Parts: sequence; C-alpha cells; structure tokens
Amino acid sequence: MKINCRSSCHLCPPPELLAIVERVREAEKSTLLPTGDDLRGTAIAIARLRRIYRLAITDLVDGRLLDAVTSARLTIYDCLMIADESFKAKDFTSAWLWSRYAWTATTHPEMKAYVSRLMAAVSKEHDDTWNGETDHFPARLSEGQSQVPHDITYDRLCRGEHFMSEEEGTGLRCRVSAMGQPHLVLQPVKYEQLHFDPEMYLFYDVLSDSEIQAIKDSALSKLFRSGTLAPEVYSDIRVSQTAWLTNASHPLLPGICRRISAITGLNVFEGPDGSRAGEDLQVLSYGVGGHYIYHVDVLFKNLPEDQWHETTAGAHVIQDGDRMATWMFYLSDVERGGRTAFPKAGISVPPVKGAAVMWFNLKKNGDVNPRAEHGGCPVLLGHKWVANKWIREHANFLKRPCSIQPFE
Ligand SMILES: O=C(O)CCC(=O)C(=O)O
Ligand SMILES: [Fe+2]
Repeated sequence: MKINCRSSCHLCPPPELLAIVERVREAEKSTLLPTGDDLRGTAIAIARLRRIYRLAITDLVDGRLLDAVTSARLTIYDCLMIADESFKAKDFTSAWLWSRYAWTATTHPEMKAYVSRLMAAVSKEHDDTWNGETDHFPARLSEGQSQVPHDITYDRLCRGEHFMSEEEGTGLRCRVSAMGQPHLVLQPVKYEQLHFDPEMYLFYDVLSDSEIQAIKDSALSKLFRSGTLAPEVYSDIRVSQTAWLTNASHPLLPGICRRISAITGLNVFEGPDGSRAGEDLQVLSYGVGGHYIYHVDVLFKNLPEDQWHETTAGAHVIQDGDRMATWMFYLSDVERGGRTAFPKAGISVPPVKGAAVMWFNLKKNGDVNPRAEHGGCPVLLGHKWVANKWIREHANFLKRPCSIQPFE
C-alpha cells in the first residue's frame, strides 16, 4: 500500500519546518557549519586535554582550565559523546572516566541505564585488551575501578616538568653574543643552550612584533588544514592549519632569513629544487585543542636507504639532503599549554613570542638523531602560532662538518 504522506498524514512537517530543514541542508553544503567529523575531532581533543593536563572532568564541565575560568560549559550529552568517541578510538581509559562521570551526574533512570551499559562495554574491552601498557589503566578494571591512569613522560613534559639529569645539564649556558657577525654587534643575540644531545638552543627577541604581524598577515589567506606526509593525510595526530611562505611573499622575509643565517652560521636560503638550503617558511596556527604528536622532522632518512626513493616528495628532496636542523619561531605566547616537548631528551620549551628554538635532527655523521623527537603539546587556552624554517643537509655540509667520532 502506498500512502501519500503529504496529503493524508496530519503528522507531516509543516512547510515552514521543511523550509528550515532545506535551509540547513543548503548551509551544510558550504563548509561553514561544523561537520560530524569536526564534532568527533572536538570530543577526542577534549579527552586529550583532560589526559595531558590532568584536568578534573568536573572542572572541564564548569569551564575551569587549570587556574583560568572560562564561560565554556559541557552538558551531560557532551560528556557522553566524549566517552563514546574515546571508546570508538580505543582510548578505554578516557571512555571509562567520562562515562563514569556521566553516570554520577545523571539521575534520569533511562540515561543511567544507557550509561551503565556503555560502562560495562568499555570495562570489558579494556580488560580484554589489557597488557599493562600506558593506554590502559595500571590494572584491569575488574580488579578495581578507582585507579589513577598511567602518566607518560610526554604528558608530564607538556605540563612543564623536566627530566634532564644533572650530568646532561652540566655546561649549559646563557649567552649574549654577536655570533662573530659584524651586523649583530649593535644588537647581539640573547640565547641559551637547552641541550647537548640533540644540540638545541633558544634565541630570544629574534623577531619584532611588526615582523610577526607581517608573517601572520601574509599567512592568513593561505592557511589550510595541516596534514602529515605527501600527499597530505589528515588525522588526529596533527590538528592545526598550515601556510607556506616563499621569501618573495613579503619584503621582510629575506632579511629574516639572513638573520637566521647570521645566528646559526648555516645557509638557509631557498634555492631551486635540488640545491636548496632552506625550505619555504611554514607557518602553523593552532586553536584550542590543536597539537602535533611527537615525531622527528626528517623527510626520508627514517626509512632504510633502499626505500628513500619511495618518499612521495620527489627525487629533488633526496638531492637536497634531509632536514638537518629545525629553526622554529614562536609567533605568539600561549595562555595555557602549547609547549614543544622532546620526550627522549626530557625537556620542553614554552612558547615565547618573538623567540626561536633551534635543534639538529641529524647527528654530525648524517644519521637521524632519535633524541630530536618532539611534539607540539595541545593548546589548552589561547592561540598558538609558530613558523618553521627547515635547514637542509647538503648545502650545509661544509658549515657543519662531520665529527671525528663516528657515533656523533
Ligand atoms: O608546534 C610545535 O611546538 C612543534 C611543531 C612541529 O613539530 C612541526 O611543525 O614539525
Ligand atoms: Fe616537528
């Protein structure tokens, strides 16, 4: 039997409602409205913020972020969505904590029954896959339901803890120096060496506010969602926006490059593919929850040599050599969060507007230094801007010669 709903059913939506639905559908076609994927990403990002910064769910629900109070609020449905998305992402610890919160926060019998079922499913999956590793609770949930989740070095570094031994810190110094460069004599550079392995420095006041504004203004219209690899792959491991600026994008950029060269003693100028010393400036913008999980900034040397040609970035990438060093400007302060953390070196660097951190990704013998692994911790409050200048290997082989120690 066929029913003509329009003409016979008194439950049919009135035309005004259909018109609204149509308008929402139209609006959805443009990218202005958040998509289901955005919502899912937000839920995962909130779970990550809680885990890394050890926030109490009750504080998050009331908009308290460490010592900052915001007007943001989470409803019980939001908490359930975070639990559900964490469950789907196999983050059983988060799924358990958020669903347990939802269970205690609701008095509604049907809701309580629903959350109980979710908690039972989460607990079972957690215990079935339990192997004592850090993405699980320290024991099975059947052995105790009020456990304190594992805490990993990376998360602790993001919270500002440091893990360098006394020996590793010995000999690290702050300096004010013209770096042997005549044009830095009138404005010497203030810098501190942060680590010997990897060799790492923090340079203060290397960009003025007007230069920072010029870089951000040039980047704004070019920003797109950051990916990893080429062709770009989007995922939760990197949440930010990227813009690439050539030296021709703004009249101030060549001078900024000359400054990096003078300070580092390295060649950082862009050149034609196959003989480039420095890549275009990569500007990154992170909103709340934005982050980049730890990685080493190399393009192909993390692969065995017989697979180098498989790098999707093209043959000229290998001709230029890998990313010997990273120079990263901080274009903003960040109210809470957003440190750059080096889990193997045991150090993290807070963003300081106008400063730049620089480290070597390769050892002097050309091998990747795994201790250069680093990540951008999630932004908890504020907005983080950075700009990377990657310095390539081959144009600099005489500037940073091999050591006589084969392991260096
Ligand atoms: O944002 C940061 O602190 C780190 C960014 C980073 O590691 C990168 O862009 O490769
Ligand atoms: Fe990086």
